[in-house]
Amino acid sequence: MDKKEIEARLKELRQEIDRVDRTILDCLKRRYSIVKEVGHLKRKLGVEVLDLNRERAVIKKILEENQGIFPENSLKAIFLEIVHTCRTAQELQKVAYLGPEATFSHMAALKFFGQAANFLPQESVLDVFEETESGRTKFGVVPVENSIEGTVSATLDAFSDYKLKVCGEVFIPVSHDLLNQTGRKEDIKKVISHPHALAQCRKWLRKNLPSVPVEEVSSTAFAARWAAVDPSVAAIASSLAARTYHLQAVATSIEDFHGNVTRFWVIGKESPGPTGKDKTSLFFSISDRPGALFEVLSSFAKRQINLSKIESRPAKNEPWHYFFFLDCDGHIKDQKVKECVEEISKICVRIEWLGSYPAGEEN
Ligand SMILES: C=C(O[C@@H]1C=C(C(=O)O)C=C[C@H]1O)C(=O)O
Repeated sequence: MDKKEIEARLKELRQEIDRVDRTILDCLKRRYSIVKEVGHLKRKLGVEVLDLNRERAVIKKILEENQGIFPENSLKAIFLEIVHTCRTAQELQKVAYLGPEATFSHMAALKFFGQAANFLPQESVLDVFEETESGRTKFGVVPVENSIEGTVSATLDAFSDYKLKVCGEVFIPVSHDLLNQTGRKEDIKKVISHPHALAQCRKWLRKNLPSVPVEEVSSTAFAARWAAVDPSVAAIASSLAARTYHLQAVATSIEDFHGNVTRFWVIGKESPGPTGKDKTSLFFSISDRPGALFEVLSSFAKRQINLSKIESRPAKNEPWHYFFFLDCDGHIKDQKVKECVEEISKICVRIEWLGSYPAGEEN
Protein backbone atom coordinates (compact mmCIF):
# COMPACT_ATOMS: atom_id res chain seq x y z
CA MET A 1 0.00 0.00 0.00
CA ASP A 2 1.35 3.41 -0.87
CA LYS A 3 0.78 6.51 1.26
CA LYS A 4 -2.30 7.62 -0.72
CA GLU A 5 -3.91 4.20 -0.43
CA ILE A 6 -3.22 4.09 3.31
CA GLU A 7 -4.78 7.52 3.76
CA ALA A 8 -7.84 6.50 1.72
CA ARG A 9 -8.24 3.32 3.78
CA LEU A 10 -7.90 5.32 7.01
CA LYS A 11 -10.66 7.65 5.86
CA GLU A 12 -12.87 4.69 4.99
CA LEU A 13 -12.30 3.07 8.37
CA ARG A 14 -13.11 6.28 10.19
CA GLN A 15 -16.36 6.59 8.26
CA GLU A 16 -17.11 3.02 9.27
CA ILE A 17 -16.40 3.94 12.95
CA ASP A 18 -18.79 6.89 12.64
CA ARG A 19 -21.51 4.55 11.31
CA VAL A 20 -20.89 2.07 14.15
CA ASP A 21 -21.05 4.89 16.73
CA ARG A 22 -24.37 6.04 15.28
CA THR A 23 -25.69 2.49 15.57
CA ILE A 24 -24.50 2.29 19.19
CA LEU A 25 -26.25 5.59 19.93
CA ASP A 26 -29.49 4.41 18.26
CA CYS A 27 -29.34 1.20 20.32
CA LEU A 28 -28.74 3.16 23.52
CA LYS A 29 -31.73 5.41 22.81
CA ARG A 30 -33.88 2.37 22.02
CA ARG A 31 -32.76 0.59 25.18
CA TYR A 32 -33.51 3.69 27.26
CA SER A 33 -37.07 3.94 25.96
CA ILE A 34 -37.72 0.18 26.35
CA VAL A 35 -36.58 0.34 29.98
CA LYS A 36 -38.91 3.31 30.48
CA GLU A 37 -41.84 1.24 29.22
CA VAL A 38 -40.82 -1.68 31.46
CA GLY A 39 -40.90 0.81 34.34
CA HIS A 40 -44.52 1.84 33.53
CA LEU A 41 -45.59 -1.81 33.41
CA LYS A 42 -43.85 -2.68 36.68
CA ARG A 43 -45.51 0.27 38.37
CA LYS A 44 -48.91 -0.91 37.05
CA LEU A 45 -48.20 -4.37 38.48
CA GLY A 46 -47.22 -2.74 41.76
CA VAL A 47 -43.78 -4.40 41.77
CA GLU A 48 -40.47 -2.85 42.74
CA VAL A 49 -38.96 -0.93 39.82
CA LEU A 50 -35.33 -1.61 40.70
CA ASP A 51 -34.42 -5.25 40.10
CA LEU A 52 -30.79 -5.84 41.03
CA ASN A 53 -30.94 -9.54 40.23
CA ARG A 54 -32.16 -8.85 36.70
CA GLU A 55 -29.37 -6.28 36.29
CA ARG A 56 -26.78 -8.83 37.40
CA ALA A 57 -28.21 -11.39 34.99
CA VAL A 58 -28.10 -8.87 32.10
CA ILE A 59 -24.41 -8.15 32.73
CA LYS A 60 -23.51 -11.82 33.24
CA LYS A 61 -25.13 -12.73 29.93
CA ILE A 62 -23.30 -9.97 28.05
CA LEU A 63 -19.95 -11.10 29.49
CA GLU A 64 -20.68 -14.70 28.49
CA GLU A 65 -21.71 -13.72 24.97
CA ASN A 66 -18.59 -11.60 24.55
CA GLN A 67 -16.43 -14.73 25.04
CA GLY A 68 -13.53 -12.58 26.15
CA ILE A 69 -13.20 -10.76 22.79
CA PHE A 70 -13.88 -7.16 23.94
CA PRO A 71 -11.69 -6.41 27.03
CA GLU A 72 -13.82 -7.87 29.82
CA ASN A 73 -13.39 -5.30 32.61
CA SER A 74 -14.18 -2.44 30.24
CA LEU A 75 -17.21 -4.24 28.85
CA LYS A 76 -18.46 -4.73 32.37
CA ALA A 77 -17.92 -1.07 33.26
CA ILE A 78 -19.70 0.05 30.05
CA PHE A 79 -22.72 -2.18 30.62
CA LEU A 80 -22.92 -1.29 34.31
CA GLU A 81 -23.13 2.35 33.31
CA ILE A 82 -25.68 1.62 30.56
CA VAL A 83 -27.91 -0.31 32.97
CA HIS A 84 -27.50 2.28 35.72
CA THR A 85 -28.37 5.08 33.32
CA CYS A 86 -31.35 3.27 31.79
CA ARG A 87 -32.63 2.78 35.32
CA THR A 88 -33.03 6.55 35.58
CA ALA A 89 -35.63 6.36 32.78
CA GLN A 90 -37.79 4.61 35.38
CA GLU A 91 -36.96 6.67 38.44
CA LEU A 92 -33.89 8.40 39.81
CA GLN A 93 -32.85 6.41 42.89
CA LYS A 94 -32.14 8.50 45.96
CA VAL A 95 -29.15 7.14 47.88
CA ALA A 96 -27.89 8.39 51.26
CA TYR A 97 -24.22 7.83 52.10
CA LEU A 98 -21.80 8.79 54.84
CA GLY A 99 -20.57 12.11 53.47
CA PRO A 100 -19.36 14.63 52.71
CA GLU A 101 -18.63 14.23 49.02
CA ALA A 102 -15.62 12.01 48.18
CA THR A 103 -15.68 9.71 51.21
CA PHE A 104 -14.96 6.03 50.67
CA SER A 105 -18.71 5.53 51.27
CA HIS A 106 -19.31 7.84 48.32
CA MET A 107 -16.93 5.70 46.22
CA ALA A 108 -18.84 2.60 47.33
CA ALA A 109 -22.17 4.21 46.41
CA LEU A 110 -20.82 5.13 42.96
CA LYS A 111 -19.52 1.59 42.46
CA PHE A 112 -22.88 0.05 43.33
CA PHE A 113 -25.31 2.51 41.73
CA GLY A 114 -23.20 4.09 38.93
CA GLN A 115 -23.14 7.83 38.20
CA ALA A 116 -26.86 8.04 37.52
CA ALA A 117 -28.41 8.26 40.98
CA ASN A 118 -29.26 11.09 43.30
CA PHE A 119 -26.56 10.80 45.98
CA LEU A 120 -27.26 12.56 49.27
CA PRO A 121 -24.36 12.93 51.71
CA GLN A 122 -25.15 12.50 55.44
CA GLU A 123 -23.24 13.58 58.51
CA SER A 124 -23.25 10.25 60.33
CA VAL A 125 -23.98 6.57 59.93
CA LEU A 126 -27.14 7.08 62.01
CA ASP A 127 -28.33 9.78 59.61
CA VAL A 128 -27.94 7.32 56.72
CA PHE A 129 -30.15 4.83 58.61
CA GLU A 130 -32.61 7.59 59.51
CA GLU A 131 -32.97 8.86 55.91
CA THR A 132 -33.46 5.35 54.58
CA GLU A 133 -35.94 4.26 57.23
CA SER A 134 -38.00 7.42 56.80
CA GLY A 135 -38.20 6.71 53.05
CA ARG A 136 -36.60 10.05 52.16
CA THR A 137 -34.00 7.95 50.35
CA LYS A 138 -34.56 4.53 48.90
CA PHE A 139 -31.13 3.20 49.90
CA GLY A 140 -28.24 4.00 52.18
CA VAL A 141 -24.55 3.10 51.94
CA VAL A 142 -22.61 2.52 55.17
CA PRO A 143 -19.18 1.09 56.00
CA VAL A 144 -19.37 -2.19 57.89
CA GLU A 145 -15.78 -3.35 58.34
CA ASN A 146 -12.22 -2.70 57.31
CA SER A 147 -9.76 -5.50 56.62
CA ILE A 148 -7.23 -3.96 59.04
CA GLU A 149 -9.20 -1.99 61.62
CA GLY A 150 -12.13 -4.38 61.93
CA THR A 151 -15.78 -3.61 62.46
CA VAL A 152 -17.45 -0.22 62.19
CA SER A 153 -19.43 -0.59 65.40
CA ALA A 154 -21.75 2.39 64.70
CA THR A 155 -23.13 0.47 61.71
CA LEU A 156 -23.69 -2.85 63.49
CA ASP A 157 -25.20 -1.14 66.54
CA ALA A 158 -27.65 0.84 64.38
CA PHE A 159 -29.36 -2.38 63.27
CA SER A 160 -30.83 -2.85 66.74
CA ASP A 161 -32.67 0.49 66.44
CA TYR A 162 -33.70 0.53 62.78
CA LYS A 163 -35.81 -1.97 60.87
CA LEU A 164 -33.69 -1.99 57.73
CA LYS A 165 -32.27 -4.81 55.66
CA VAL A 166 -28.93 -5.31 54.00
CA CYS A 167 -29.55 -5.44 50.26
CA GLY A 168 -26.07 -5.28 48.82
CA GLU A 169 -22.38 -5.48 49.57
CA VAL A 170 -19.50 -3.49 48.05
CA PHE A 171 -15.75 -3.77 48.59
CA ILE A 172 -13.55 -0.70 48.09
CA PRO A 173 -9.74 -0.82 48.23
CA VAL A 174 -8.57 1.86 50.63
CA SER A 175 -5.47 3.85 49.85
CA HIS A 176 -4.67 7.05 51.71
CA ASP A 177 -2.84 10.16 50.57
CA LEU A 178 -1.56 13.02 52.71
CA LEU A 179 -3.09 16.17 51.22
CA ASN A 180 -2.73 19.88 51.74
CA GLN A 181 -2.96 23.07 49.71
CA THR A 182 0.67 23.25 48.58
CA GLY A 183 1.96 19.68 48.57
CA ARG A 184 4.78 20.88 50.90
CA LYS A 185 5.49 18.96 54.08
CA GLU A 186 6.91 22.07 55.86
CA ASP A 187 3.46 23.72 55.83
CA ILE A 188 1.85 21.00 57.97
CA LYS A 189 1.08 22.03 61.58
CA LYS A 190 -1.60 19.41 62.18
CA VAL A 191 -2.79 16.18 60.52
CA ILE A 192 -6.50 15.41 60.63
CA SER A 193 -8.62 12.49 59.48
CA HIS A 194 -11.16 9.84 60.41
CA PRO A 195 -9.93 7.69 63.34
CA HIS A 196 -9.67 4.60 61.09
CA ALA A 197 -7.55 6.42 58.51
CA LEU A 198 -5.26 7.82 61.23
CA ALA A 199 -4.89 4.34 62.69
CA GLN A 200 -4.11 2.87 59.28
CA CYS A 201 -1.26 5.36 58.74
CA ARG A 202 0.08 5.36 62.32
CA LYS A 203 3.57 4.05 61.51
CA TRP A 204 4.02 6.33 58.52
CA LEU A 205 3.04 9.36 60.62
CA ARG A 206 5.36 8.39 63.46
CA LYS A 207 8.26 7.99 61.04
CA ASN A 208 7.66 10.98 58.78
CA LEU A 209 5.87 13.57 60.94
CA PRO A 210 6.82 12.57 64.51
CA SER A 211 6.21 15.94 66.16
CA VAL A 212 3.06 16.97 64.27
CA PRO A 213 -0.16 16.62 66.30
CA VAL A 214 -3.02 14.56 64.89
CA GLU A 215 -6.73 15.15 65.37
CA GLU A 216 -9.72 12.93 64.71
CA VAL A 217 -12.62 14.25 62.61
CA SER A 218 -15.81 12.61 61.34
CA SER A 219 -14.61 11.52 57.89
CA THR A 220 -11.65 11.60 55.52
CA ALA A 221 -13.60 13.88 53.17
CA PHE A 222 -14.47 16.28 56.00
CA ALA A 223 -10.72 16.42 56.73
CA ALA A 224 -10.00 17.20 53.05
CA ARG A 225 -12.66 19.92 53.01
CA TRP A 226 -11.06 21.44 56.09
CA ALA A 227 -7.57 21.29 54.56
CA ALA A 228 -8.96 23.11 51.53
CA VAL A 229 -9.64 26.18 53.69
CA ASP A 230 -6.85 25.88 56.27
CA PRO A 231 -3.26 25.98 54.91
CA SER A 232 -1.78 24.74 58.21
CA VAL A 233 -3.70 21.46 58.08
CA ALA A 234 -3.02 18.27 56.11
CA ALA A 235 -5.74 15.68 55.62
CA ILE A 236 -5.40 11.94 55.20
CA ALA A 237 -7.92 11.16 52.48
CA SER A 238 -8.47 9.49 49.12
CA SER A 239 -7.33 10.58 45.69
CA LEU A 240 -11.03 11.25 44.93
CA ALA A 241 -10.99 13.74 47.83
CA ALA A 242 -7.84 15.36 46.42
CA ARG A 243 -9.61 15.89 43.08
CA THR A 244 -12.88 17.02 44.65
CA TYR A 245 -11.31 19.59 46.99
CA HIS A 246 -8.38 20.64 44.74
CA LEU A 247 -5.63 19.53 47.11
CA GLN A 248 -2.03 18.53 46.44
CA ALA A 249 -0.44 15.28 47.58
CA VAL A 250 2.42 15.59 50.07
CA ALA A 251 2.73 11.79 49.89
CA THR A 252 0.62 9.05 48.33
CA SER A 253 -0.33 5.54 49.57
CA ILE A 254 0.83 6.21 53.13
CA GLU A 255 -1.14 3.34 54.68
CA ASP A 256 0.99 1.00 56.83
CA PHE A 257 -0.48 -2.14 55.26
CA HIS A 258 -1.20 -2.39 51.58
CA GLY A 259 -4.13 -4.47 50.37
CA ASN A 260 -6.42 -2.60 52.76
CA VAL A 261 -10.10 -3.05 51.84
CA THR A 262 -13.32 -1.69 53.32
CA ARG A 263 -16.58 -3.55 53.08
CA PHE A 264 -19.77 -1.50 52.72
CA TRP A 265 -23.40 -2.45 53.02
CA VAL A 266 -26.22 -1.07 50.93
CA ILE A 267 -29.24 -0.82 53.22
CA GLY A 268 -32.88 -0.53 52.26
CA LYS A 269 -36.35 -1.72 53.15
CA GLU A 270 -36.14 -5.10 51.39
CA SER A 271 -33.48 -7.65 50.60
CA PRO A 272 -33.30 -8.96 47.02
CA GLY A 273 -34.13 -12.55 46.05
CA PRO A 274 -31.51 -15.31 45.63
CA THR A 275 -28.91 -15.07 42.87
CA GLY A 276 -26.98 -18.27 43.58
CA LYS A 277 -24.01 -16.39 45.08
CA ASP A 278 -25.42 -14.71 48.16
CA LYS A 279 -24.59 -13.98 51.76
CA THR A 280 -26.90 -13.84 54.76
CA SER A 281 -26.32 -11.65 57.82
CA LEU A 282 -27.87 -12.37 61.22
CA PHE A 283 -27.82 -10.78 64.61
CA PHE A 284 -28.65 -12.84 67.72
CA SER A 285 -28.32 -13.12 71.48
CA ILE A 286 -28.16 -16.33 73.48
CA SER A 287 -28.78 -17.30 77.08
CA ASP A 288 -25.85 -17.29 79.52
CA ARG A 289 -25.22 -21.04 79.77
CA PRO A 290 -22.48 -23.47 78.74
CA GLY A 291 -22.60 -24.56 75.12
CA ALA A 292 -25.22 -22.10 73.84
CA LEU A 293 -22.92 -20.49 71.25
CA PHE A 294 -21.50 -23.91 70.36
CA GLU A 295 -25.03 -25.16 69.60
CA VAL A 296 -25.68 -22.20 67.31
CA LEU A 297 -22.41 -22.69 65.45
CA SER A 298 -22.83 -26.44 65.11
CA SER A 299 -26.15 -25.83 63.40
CA PHE A 300 -24.19 -24.14 60.58
CA ALA A 301 -21.35 -26.69 60.67
CA LYS A 302 -23.55 -29.76 60.31
CA ARG A 303 -25.16 -28.27 57.19
CA GLN A 304 -21.78 -27.33 55.71
CA ILE A 305 -22.74 -23.64 55.69
CA ASN A 306 -19.63 -21.51 55.53
CA LEU A 307 -19.37 -18.62 58.02
CA SER A 308 -17.50 -15.57 56.78
CA LYS A 309 -17.72 -13.53 59.98
CA ILE A 310 -18.78 -13.70 63.60
CA GLU A 311 -18.43 -10.79 65.97
CA SER A 312 -19.75 -9.96 69.41
CA ARG A 313 -20.98 -6.53 70.48
CA PRO A 314 -22.03 -5.49 73.98
CA ALA A 315 -25.81 -5.44 74.53
CA LYS A 316 -26.21 -1.84 75.60
CA ASN A 317 -29.01 -2.38 78.11
CA GLU A 318 -27.32 -5.10 80.21
CA PRO A 319 -23.66 -5.12 81.28
CA TRP A 320 -21.66 -8.22 80.22
CA HIS A 321 -24.32 -9.44 77.85
CA TYR A 322 -23.54 -9.64 74.16
CA PHE A 323 -25.12 -9.68 70.74
CA PHE A 324 -23.52 -11.68 67.96
CA PHE A 325 -23.31 -10.63 64.34
CA LEU A 326 -22.82 -13.44 61.90
CA ASP A 327 -22.40 -13.63 58.11
CA CYS A 328 -22.75 -16.91 56.26
CA ASP A 329 -22.79 -18.02 52.65
CA GLY A 330 -26.20 -18.55 51.03
CA HIS A 331 -29.63 -16.88 50.91
CA ILE A 332 -32.32 -17.14 53.59
CA LYS A 333 -34.51 -18.74 50.90
CA ASP A 334 -31.92 -21.51 50.28
CA GLN A 335 -33.26 -24.63 51.97
CA LYS A 336 -30.28 -25.33 54.23
CA VAL A 337 -29.92 -21.70 55.39
CA LYS A 338 -33.67 -21.55 56.04
CA GLU A 339 -33.56 -24.76 58.12
CA CYS A 340 -30.50 -23.58 60.02
CA VAL A 341 -32.10 -20.24 60.92
CA GLU A 342 -35.28 -22.03 62.04
CA GLU A 343 -33.21 -24.33 64.24
CA ILE A 344 -31.12 -21.62 65.87
CA SER A 345 -34.21 -19.47 66.46
CA LYS A 346 -35.16 -22.06 69.10
CA ILE A 347 -31.78 -21.69 70.85
CA CYS A 348 -31.46 -17.89 70.65
CA VAL A 349 -33.07 -15.44 73.07
CA ARG A 350 -33.39 -12.98 70.19
CA ILE A 351 -32.59 -13.38 66.52
CA GLU A 352 -32.93 -10.90 63.67
CA TRP A 353 -32.36 -11.55 60.01
CA LEU A 354 -30.42 -8.53 58.75
CA GLY A 355 -30.71 -9.51 55.12
CA SER A 356 -29.62 -11.79 52.27
CA TYR A 357 -27.86 -10.13 49.38
CA PRO A 358 -25.60 -10.85 46.41
CA ALA A 359 -21.98 -11.32 47.57
CA GLY A 360 -19.93 -8.30 46.50
CA GLU A 361 -16.89 -8.66 44.27
CA GLU A 362 -13.62 -8.01 46.02
CA ASN A 363 -11.68 -6.67 43.04
C1 LIG B 1 -35.60 -2.90 32.54
C2 LIG B 1 -35.83 -3.29 33.79
O1 LIG B 1 -35.73 -2.40 34.89
C3 LIG B 1 -34.50 -2.02 35.48
C4 LIG B 1 -33.45 -1.80 34.50
C5 LIG B 1 -32.70 -2.85 34.02
C6 LIG B 1 -31.85 -2.73 32.78
O2 LIG B 1 -31.53 -1.61 32.41
O3 LIG B 1 -31.52 -3.76 32.18
C7 LIG B 1 -32.75 -4.05 34.72
C8 LIG B 1 -33.46 -4.20 35.88
C9 LIG B 1 -34.18 -3.09 36.51
O4 LIG B 1 -33.44 -2.55 37.58
C10 LIG B 1 -36.26 -4.68 34.07
O5 LIG B 1 -36.73 -4.95 35.18
O6 LIG B 1 -36.12 -5.52 33.17
